Amino acid sequence: MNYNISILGGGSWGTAVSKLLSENNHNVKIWFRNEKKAEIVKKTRENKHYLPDIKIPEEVYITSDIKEAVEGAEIIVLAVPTQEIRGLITGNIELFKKDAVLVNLAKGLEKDTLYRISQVCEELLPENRFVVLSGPSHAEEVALEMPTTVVAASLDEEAAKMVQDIFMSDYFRVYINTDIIGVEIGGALKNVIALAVGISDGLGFGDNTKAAIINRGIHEIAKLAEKMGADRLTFLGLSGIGDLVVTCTSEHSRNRRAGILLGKGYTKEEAAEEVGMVVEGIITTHAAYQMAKKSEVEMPIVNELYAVLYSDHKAEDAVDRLMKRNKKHEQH
Ligand SMILES: NC(=O)c1ccc[n+]([C@@H]2O[C@H](COP(=O)([O-])OP(=O)(O)OC[C@H]3O[C@@H](n4cnc5c(N)ncnc54)[C@H](O)[C@@H]3O)[C@@H](O)[C@H]2O)c1
Ligand SMILES: O=P(O)(O)OC[C@H](O)CO
Repeated sequence: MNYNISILGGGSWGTAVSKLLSENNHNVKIWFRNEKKAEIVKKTRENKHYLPDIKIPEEVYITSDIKEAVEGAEIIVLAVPTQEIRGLITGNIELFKKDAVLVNLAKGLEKDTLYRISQVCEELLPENRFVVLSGPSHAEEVALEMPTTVVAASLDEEAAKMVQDIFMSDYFRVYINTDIIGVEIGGALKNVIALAVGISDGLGFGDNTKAAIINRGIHEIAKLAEKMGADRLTFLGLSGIGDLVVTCTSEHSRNRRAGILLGKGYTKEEAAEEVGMVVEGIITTHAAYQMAKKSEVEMPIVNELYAVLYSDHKAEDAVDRLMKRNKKHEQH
């Protein structure tokens, strides 16, 4: 079945997804907020800054008019950074028809409310069905049609199955899950741990340290998420350890790259500027730190990263403090 799909956000992931969905024979419109940018991409069929050297199919309709983009959409894909979603929806609330299914691609937690994106959407658009698409999926590789696996999660299993059908292709395999809390927390917090891994790389540490942060990182994420009601098994899946591994090891990861710069002494503002695309982990570290405090979950890596990013602590000292913590049982 072919659907009318509107993608809101013309960054690297929105662009790669527009190509995938168009090749799956859906009617795809992609919205860029910047008119000039939209015109250039329309003319060149390339999003040079965010996804260079990838041809956007002629069938993808490019517009900077959000009303035109959303008109008739059965599926609305949210492809802007986490902190922009509330403003984007509230500023255009009358355009979101109740029967459109929302598919969120963003991975993060809202800074002030500590909400997951499903909670933001539930508050603003309570009647729309909501699905999150998450998992190890760098835009650069999806655009090159490299085999990729993700998970579509929703409380509404039928909606998750619909998104599975819409996105699935020869190179893009989609699983479903109903543990939306686990999938959203995994996707958001892997960016925080990837920053920590990047810092370790930037400080010159090796693979042992990387594996340690990945492993103790998933332990922290799962502990927090379980307290919020998630299923621990989700963290063995694509949105858990799967996405954590890819983000902590990939040359494409913006979060890992920003971490490397932090490890080399850049400030978080300088690192984000240098990466030039959204580094979700920076703000999500703030939210995760608050969430851990509120839920009384011990998250040592998150705490140390928070101190480096928001209290000007030195990264070297953070590593030292982590290594010299009290002895403990591995599973606690
Ligand atoms: N890039 C990937 O490989 C990838 C993969 C999976 C998930 N994600 C997630 O998808 C989300 C988007 O990431 P991205 O990689 O496309 O980011 P990006 O930095 O490449 O692009 C973000 C885009 O959003 C636009 N934008 C920002 N604020 C906006 C607003 N208020 N209104 C309209 N447009 C706005 C920017 O102009 C830009 O085009 C992030 O949460 C990211 O974690 C990214
Ligand atoms: O480049 P990153 O660090 O934002 O990660 C992108 C995707 O979330 C990887 O699955």
